[in-house]
Amino acid sequence: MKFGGSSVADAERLKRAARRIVAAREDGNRVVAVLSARGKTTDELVGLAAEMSDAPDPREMDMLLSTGERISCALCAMAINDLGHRAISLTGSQAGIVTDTSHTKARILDVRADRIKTALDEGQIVLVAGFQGVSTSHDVTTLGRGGSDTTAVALAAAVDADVCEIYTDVSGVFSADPRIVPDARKLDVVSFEEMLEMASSGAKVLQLRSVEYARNHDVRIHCRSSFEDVTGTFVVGEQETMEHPLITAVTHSTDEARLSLVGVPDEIGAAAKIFTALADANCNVDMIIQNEPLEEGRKAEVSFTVPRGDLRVARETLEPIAAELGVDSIDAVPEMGKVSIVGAGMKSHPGVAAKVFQVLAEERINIEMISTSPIKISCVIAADKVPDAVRALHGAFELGAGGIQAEAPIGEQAR
Ligand SMILES: Nc1ncnc2c1ncn2[C@@H]1O[C@H](COP(=O)(O)OP(=O)(O)O)[C@@H](O)[C@H]1O
Ligand SMILES: N[C@@H](CC(=O)OP(=O)(O)O)C(=O)O
Repeated sequence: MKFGGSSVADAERLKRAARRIVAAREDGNRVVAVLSARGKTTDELVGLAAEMSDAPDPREMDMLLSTGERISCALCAMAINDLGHRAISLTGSQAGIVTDTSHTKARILDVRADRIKTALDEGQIVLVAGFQGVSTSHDVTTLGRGGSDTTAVALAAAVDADVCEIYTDVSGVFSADPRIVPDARKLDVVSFEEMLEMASSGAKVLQLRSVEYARNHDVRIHCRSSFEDVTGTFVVGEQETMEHPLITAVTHSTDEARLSLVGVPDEIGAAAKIFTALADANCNVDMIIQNEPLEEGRKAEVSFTVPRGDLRVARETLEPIAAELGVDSIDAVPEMGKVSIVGAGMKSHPGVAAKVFQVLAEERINIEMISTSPIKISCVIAADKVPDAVRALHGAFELGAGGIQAEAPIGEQAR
């Protein structure tokens, strides 16, 4: 059972989470619960670091950021003990979560769950601080924003749990962010394939890595409300998903930034140099566009997007490379957004991209970059146009609570 920041934001909510955990135990389950930091705690810790330094040391950042989750777990253990059950809180390190050494974005390498299993065998409820681990160099690491979801899925895999329940402030995964589209529809079941595309394009209800981990280890996720006891959304393997709508969801992100290298010499290896440097700096590059100059000797333009938080590092990384390659200039636009539509059914259905572009044109929204996968179409647009774009696409594809869903099996839609 994983409780997100909004589900443990204050004493009352934390006590509610404690009661929920105890109820699961009293139903005869052995329970491992992963808790996030309370409310906006992690943002506040990031703010404290910014007051100290423009470029905080990543190792020290992890020492700082990992504290929020420890507070939640210790407090929750106290509440559970008062309810007459025995609980033990553990840091990520104590819980055996071993990661690589990539501070602030570490990846889980191994979960040594012996201590958790022993505590469960002793009848205890185990509370694990989310979003953190210990590196192979014995330092505290964090797993990237939203990383408690990944902690939960990794522990579910390690203890061979029946299900990984992700408790949050909405009642499941919706056809769009319900905060932007009030008539968004709750989805009963989503395949890993679709959820991966949704998470990677901004549906922060589940962290991308948690979905990758769940797919790789075949962990069943049940994403549900921490405030009401109703069934939420199951994220499961393709074979368990019954319906294959043409479009499943509209997703968005407003924290993109675009970098353009203007005047890149048209020579073999230029792109490799640029993107290897960005990879070494751990910058998460999303969309990439490069045009091939039509005439001999002309220069190319390479544009790509990164999360806004990676912009400074990306720019600093590229400056020496650009000088070395003889690039004319680097242009940065920090306020970009992205809107995407996701649906396994679009694989075999022509005209979806055309409809997306038409809808955005009717809204007078300029598309700056486009990328596609077999089941996703993404458009980079101005960040302030994102809510209008999401609502327009959600309406045009009739995804709302009363909407029409095409339910032909994959591969059998009209071509
Ligand atoms: N397609 C979607 N379905 C459900 N929630 C979404 C979707 N897209 C974005 N969200 C947002 O994700 C939020 C939950 O994620 P998050 O704030 O990280 O929760 P937690 O603190 O529980 O981890 C919701 O409040 C909702 O606004
Ligand atoms: N507290 C961390 C980790 C996390 O997973 O949080 P949440 O479950 O509230 O998204 C963050 O804010 O990124």
